[in-house]
Amino acid sequence: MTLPDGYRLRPLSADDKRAVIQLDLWAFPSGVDLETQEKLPLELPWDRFVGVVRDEPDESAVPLDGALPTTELVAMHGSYPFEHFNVPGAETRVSGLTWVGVHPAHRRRGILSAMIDHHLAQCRERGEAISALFAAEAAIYGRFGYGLAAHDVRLTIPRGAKLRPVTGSTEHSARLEELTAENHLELVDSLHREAGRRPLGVGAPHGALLNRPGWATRDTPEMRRRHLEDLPPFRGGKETRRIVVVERNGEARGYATFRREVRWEDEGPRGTVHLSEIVALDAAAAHALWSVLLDLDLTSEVATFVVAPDDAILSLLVDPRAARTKGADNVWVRLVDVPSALAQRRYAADVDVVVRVEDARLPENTGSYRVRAQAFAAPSVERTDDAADLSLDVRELAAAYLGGTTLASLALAGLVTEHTTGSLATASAAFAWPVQPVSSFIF
Ligand SMILES: CC(=O)SCCNC(=O)CCNC(=O)[C@H](O)C(C)(C)COP(=O)(O)OP(=O)(O)OC[C@H]1O[C@@H](n2cnc3c(N)ncnc32)[C@H](O)[C@@H]1OP(=O)(O)O
Repeated sequence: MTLPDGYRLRPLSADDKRAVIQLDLWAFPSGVDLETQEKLPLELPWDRFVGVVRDEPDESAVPLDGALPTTELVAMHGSYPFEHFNVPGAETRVSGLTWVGVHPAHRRRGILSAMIDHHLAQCRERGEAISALFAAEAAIYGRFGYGLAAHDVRLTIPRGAKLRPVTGSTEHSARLEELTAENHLELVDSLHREAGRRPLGVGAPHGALLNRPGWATRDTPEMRRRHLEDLPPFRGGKETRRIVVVERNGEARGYATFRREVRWEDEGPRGTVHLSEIVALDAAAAHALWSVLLDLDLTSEVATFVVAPDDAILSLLVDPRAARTKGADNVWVRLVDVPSALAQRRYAADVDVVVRVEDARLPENTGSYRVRAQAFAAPSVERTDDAADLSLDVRELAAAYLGGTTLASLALAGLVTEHTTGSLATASAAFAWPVQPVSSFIF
């Protein structure tokens, strides 16, 4: 789709920083003012930002004719250059769509639709077969072929909740420190990457990673630094950010970043430990971290940010009902180049299936593909004229792509059609993945 009349795309540069932040504050209302936001470094390189501008006659110019028009930035989008994004069994390059905003005075006239088409074209040019995003509002992106590929849970767990024992957990020591980029950037980055690649500490057959799909990694120095930034206006009245690091035999095995907030009530102090990110390399480290978090003085509960639906804590709680659980949509995925994306992941069971895909927005993807693979080995994916075993829209294929939403669950909603008996069962098992997808941070 092209932009409506009067609007045009324009690359953005460092000179546009103030206009970009100003527009962002129109799109996403915030209590933190323009001047403060402007001081923060942006975590995206400028060549990953695209603006939409509108040229207007300069009404204040005298005489009017011959005056240069004024140009206003009215919309923008950007994308993270993820180099090591986890897909089932492998890592790949993914474009992380972000900073999408249209000024309220220019909305609902097709600007977002045109920006999405531009973004998808850019992905193709850059050889990024997959686009991923977090949706500000969950109803926006399905129409563009994005499928809901990962869910997360947000837990509130009472202080002192009992945990089932894990061998080796008591062999950890814990360091509690103020979180700073100087002291923790490398530790956080290396543990975060390793936990995404090998959350269970083991691999899969055929050299596949038994990884956590959807796990976005902070692949540029700016992203790593921005993640640890802790400016007072963004604290929302809570304390500075802290980190607990658990070590075994002198080696860091996990960390959790958090802030405490204490309310002094008539009954006494009632504090909340607001968890930002918890990362552990094995069950013993997870147990050691939770043992610290669930026993901090003056607090009465731990509230997580996003954790995976199969996070260790859900199996460790002696009384799982003690945790209040809310579910939310996590990563949305768009397959920009269907055969390339299907070939970049691994499959959890032997499979030989012809899948018919419809893609109204990117018609070059429409067609039938034979996906053939041995469990966990590299697959072969070919376009074919053979009769389809299954058919579905590209949005549904994207929802199943990270292995967290089964093809069978989509078929329950009438979104996948089986043409060959048995193909739904085998394809559903193959497209699923042993570890649930999630991104530990919102991008
Ligand atoms: C990955 C991210 O960055 S997520 C952040 C997205 N940004 C925001 O939420 C900030 C505030 N909102 C905005 O900036 C804008 O309203 C946007 C970006 C959501 C939409 O931009 P617009 O230019 O108004 O969208 P556009 O006119 O192209 O609409 C395209 C379609 O999406 C629909 N749509 C747009 N916004 C929404 C929404 N919030 N919820 C549901 N549907 C929506 C429109 O109705 C339209 O539907 P149609 O094709 O059936 O007619």
